[in-house]
Amino acid sequence: MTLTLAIPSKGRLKDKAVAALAGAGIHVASAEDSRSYRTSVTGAPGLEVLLLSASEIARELRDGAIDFGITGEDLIRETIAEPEQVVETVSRLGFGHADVVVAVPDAWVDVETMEDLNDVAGGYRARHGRRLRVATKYWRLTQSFFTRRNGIQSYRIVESLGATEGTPAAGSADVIVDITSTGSTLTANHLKILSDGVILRSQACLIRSLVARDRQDVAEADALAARFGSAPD
Ligand SMILES: Nc1ncnc2c1ncn2[C@@H]1O[C@H](COP(=O)(O)OP(=O)(O)OP(=O)(O)O)[C@@H](O)[C@H]1O
Ligand SMILES: O=P(O)(O)OC[C@H]1O[C@H](OP(=O)(O)OP(=O)(O)O)[C@H](O)[C@@H]1O
Repeated sequence: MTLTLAIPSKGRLKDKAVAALAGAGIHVASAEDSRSYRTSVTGAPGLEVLLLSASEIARELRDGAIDFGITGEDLIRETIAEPEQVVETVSRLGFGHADVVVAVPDAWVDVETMEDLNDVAGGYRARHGRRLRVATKYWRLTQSFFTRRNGIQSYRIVESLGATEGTPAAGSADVIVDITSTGSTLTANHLKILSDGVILRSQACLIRSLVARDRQDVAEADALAARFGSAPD
């Protein structure tokens, strides 16, 4: 029986994901052609390691198409409606740290909290003739944080798949929800994080698909999971 584990094929998580597997005695080498998405694995007989994009890994875990994956918690929470029903966090891996935050223009001196933002959103249409626009690629996290956690009813999400921090200055949005690590992109774009505007503190995690259990050798998968620590915060 073969188990599948996917790691990011490129980008900031890839090398550290390979190192995290090595720490558990699983050694992954890329195929000779560095553009190939095939790997060879030693240290875990029967384990196939796939290279996929970080967001694709979240989708494949949701759909049960892979057994395990390493990706960011932000992508898991954005992609899967009820993650606790569908996946299990085997281990938080201690890299890929980034916060998903609500940020507004520095010039909004009276807006420091989500309550302040709610006040602004409430009167926005009357003052500007349209609802407050929030630029983000994190639709699910934004809706849940704005509407369910903070009771903000009047806003509109503007999808942004890149350069989100530039959208307020460009005039295509008023505020943003995006990922930040050093904070320098927010600063450079004259944006500030609301004091209670941290939606999620994300890091890379080893995630197990519960949906994949039906076709899995569960004992084998349990043994693989046990090679990684537990999932402390
Ligand atoms: N400074 C950062 N900016 C963006 N993402 C970061 C940062 N630091 C860590 N991450 C994490 O990296 C992951 C995204 O990785 P990466 O940028 O390699 O993928 P991507 O190219 O955006 O994804 P995909 O190829 O799937 O669209 C997310 O889980 C995110 O939380
Ligand atoms: O807080 P900071 O350290 O400034 O990092 C945050 C920025 O880094 C990422 O962009 P990146 O330029 O890496 O491109 P990406 O959006 O394609 O990931 C992310 O989308 C933010 O814009």
